Amino acid sequence: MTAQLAFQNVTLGYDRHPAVHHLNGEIAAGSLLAVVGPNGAGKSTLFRGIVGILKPLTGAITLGGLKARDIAYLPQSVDIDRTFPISVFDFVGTGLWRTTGIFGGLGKKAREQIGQALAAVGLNGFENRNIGTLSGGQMQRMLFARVLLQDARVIVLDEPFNAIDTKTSADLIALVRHWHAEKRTVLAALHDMEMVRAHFPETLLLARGSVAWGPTQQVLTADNLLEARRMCEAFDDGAGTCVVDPAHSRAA
Ligand SMILES: Nc1ncnc2c1ncn2[C@@H]1O[C@H](COP(=O)(O)OP(=O)(O)OP(=O)(O)O)[C@@H](O)[C@H]1O
Repeated sequence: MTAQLAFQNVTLGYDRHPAVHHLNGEIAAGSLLAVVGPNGAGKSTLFRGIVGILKPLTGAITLGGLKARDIAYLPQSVDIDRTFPISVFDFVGTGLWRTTGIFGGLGKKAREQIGQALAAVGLNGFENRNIGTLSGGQMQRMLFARVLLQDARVIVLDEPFNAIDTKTSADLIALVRHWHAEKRTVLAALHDMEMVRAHFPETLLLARGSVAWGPTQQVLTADNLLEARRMCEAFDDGAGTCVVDPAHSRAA
């Protein structure tokens, strides 16, 4: 197995209060992995660590030769400032920053690529709309269009199917499966266990630490889900600070 992502005793947190504890394990290149767990289990925190927004308090995350900026990241839509005055076209175009640069203009090819990405998610005709005018489902489609443009080997999706209708979910899960077929590594934080069982071969069940990690059917047992709930309820958010070892503390 070639590891695309590896966690070595990773603890992540805020203001030095740990939120994800002592995670060890590897994600093989080409995996399609669901990350599940109760509210507050640490799924978003783990993703922020993977994409380099949060630096581990202890331990290390290695990215199999990639840099954090090479990962395509779809944040929870609540983390997007919808009041920011930007059009759908320009927002999706930020997916090309790695190639165009932040201040680079968008050439003909880039504009065509943006148009194709918008068409692929069913947002033809939305180019000039301000992002603040989109419905929840249209917003998710737009975020997927940006991920499409990034053309990344690793894709991290934080609750990509929350509060969207069945048709939008089906369209977007088809894109996820397409990325998997292209042998990209895809991680998604999800709450819908039926969707996880139907589409995700592997699952990490998180409750501040790993409760179970492996083939989905073996992970999503009633006992494991109960244990995850118990662990989250028992967790003390004011828990003591982890000892920081600067030599081992880095997001690769
Ligand atoms: N920016 C922050 N500052 C301080 N604490 C935070 C911050 N973000 C998250 N936390 C805390 O870290 C813990 C894990 O939160 P996180 O958002 O990672 O969980 P989650 O599994 O993604 O939850 P949900 O399913 O509700 O989205 C929670 O106790 C949360 O309050």
